[in-house]
Amino acid sequence: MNKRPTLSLKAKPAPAKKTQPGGKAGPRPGARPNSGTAEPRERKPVVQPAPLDQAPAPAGAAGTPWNTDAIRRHAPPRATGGKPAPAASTPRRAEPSGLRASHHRDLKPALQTDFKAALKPDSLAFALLGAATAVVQVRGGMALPQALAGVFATVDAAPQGRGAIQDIAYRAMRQLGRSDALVTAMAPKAPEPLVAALLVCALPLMQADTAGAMPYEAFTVVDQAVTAAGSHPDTARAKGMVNALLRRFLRERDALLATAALQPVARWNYPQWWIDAAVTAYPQDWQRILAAGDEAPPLTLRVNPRKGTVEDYLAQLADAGIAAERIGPQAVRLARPMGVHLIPGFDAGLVSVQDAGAQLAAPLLDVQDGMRVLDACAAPGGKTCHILELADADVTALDADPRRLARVGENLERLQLRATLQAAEAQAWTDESGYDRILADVPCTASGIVRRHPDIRWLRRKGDALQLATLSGEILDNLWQMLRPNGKLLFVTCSLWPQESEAQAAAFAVRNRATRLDAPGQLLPVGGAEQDHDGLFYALFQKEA
Ligand SMILES: C[S@@+](CC[C@H](N)C(=O)[O-])C[C@H]1O[C@@H](n2cnc3c(N)ncnc32)[C@H](O)[C@@H]1O
Repeated sequence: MNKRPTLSLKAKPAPAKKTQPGGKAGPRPGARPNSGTAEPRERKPVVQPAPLDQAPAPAGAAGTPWNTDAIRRHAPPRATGGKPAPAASTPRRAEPSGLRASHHRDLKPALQTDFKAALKPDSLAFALLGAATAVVQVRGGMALPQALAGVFATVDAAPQGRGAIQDIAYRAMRQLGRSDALVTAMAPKAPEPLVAALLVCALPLMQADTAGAMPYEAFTVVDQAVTAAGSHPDTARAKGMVNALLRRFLRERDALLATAALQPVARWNYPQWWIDAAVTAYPQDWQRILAAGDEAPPLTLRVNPRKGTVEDYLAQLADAGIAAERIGPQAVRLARPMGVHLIPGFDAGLVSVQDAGAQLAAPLLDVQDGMRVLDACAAPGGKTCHILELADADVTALDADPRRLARVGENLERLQLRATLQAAEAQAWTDESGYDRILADVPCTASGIVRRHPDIRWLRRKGDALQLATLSGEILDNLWQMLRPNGKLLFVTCSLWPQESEAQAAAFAVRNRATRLDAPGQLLPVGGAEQDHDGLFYALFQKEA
């Protein structure tokens, strides 16, 4: 007989939740998911910093209720990352990553609600169950940040516990292809969704990370995964199976991993269509690109020249005992990620969190004092703020999502900068006065920033790039009408797919007879000592005088 945990119908007081206008949770279609956010580095679970686009989850009250009802009610986003609203209102299913036929099942999250799991909030079992709950939501089509927000809204966990949940969930996304293949190889039949999620959260913790370190002692992971399974009505019956499967993995690890690695999805941890698209677009570099996307991202800062020099800031970090190095004109990479409010000078506007590649945009736009500038897809405002750090310009920051636009306001305020905020769709917005400079950081698949958002690869579909390219083409054509003679327009994506980037730029130039100026073009994602940036695309155009 299955022993059910304590049932409780008492709802936890609702904490502040981020929702879309209209009550939807998750990013607006076309939003780059939490662009510029830092994510806990591998190894030790740490608290996720919440820069620019991500506020820390509210701390809960005392106790450890685990009420999954609110998670179930947490509506999935219309799409993640940069996707226009799909026709159907149903959530997308995350890509099954190479499951054999007998292991396919409807991945619709179906979690038992209203009960208290008797788990200590600082235990690994608690973190595993929280992460697994988020993974089930991602399988159901929800972006991971929103899934985690749903979990954090329903559990009472200290920052350390939330950091651990987040760390485990991000690892699970990075290794989902391999973990699914391992579960498929070892499980006699497809496990229930939450059981499968628990397994794909536990398995990465039993393998050395990219730096060669074991995150946890393997037997501890087995023990805690079994405890987590036993604590939840949806998994309690599978406790023995979880135990047997994880122990078998320990015994046969090398052979199982070697067999799994024969499947591309398990070897690279991307859906097959994504691997195929990378091979087609980058026949020489696809392996390097895919591997870069599986790395944990660095926490890179942009030093605000209005507040000090990079040299001074590095000295300030050294005084605080924080290891860091300069990796760009204004870019400083921290050796270890940390919560943004712990970063020296962050709250006072000395620095912002921004990838080194994204820091190229504002200088490329070549804004001079007094110019009229339109940042047409501005939220959360990383590039808007950078432009204003470099010049006293008259900037309009426009975004279709009013809630995301509010983040631009918050960032301007922290940096003591001013811009006009405009909620509007860039493909329809008009301003007859015109602009000297226009930044079009258009909605895209975000395929170049998967190291920061490892869930994206499992949520996207093959046709997304083309669909988004249609929207961004309309945006570019409309913006071009507002560019003054001699003015410059910078087209940016965080995509790797040529349909959204180079092909779009080339077609735009022909359509509008735009002169193309020097710009980096496609930057492939890279992480290392010399260079470290996301995958981005830059094309710069000038209008005839
Ligand atoms: C790639 S993000 C922009 C990141 C931003 N430039 C930064 O550096 O922080 C794309 C933005 O486009 C917005 N967006 C999506 N569709 C849009 C549209 N039709 N018009 C204007 N903005 C749109 C999204 O809400 C999202 O904030």
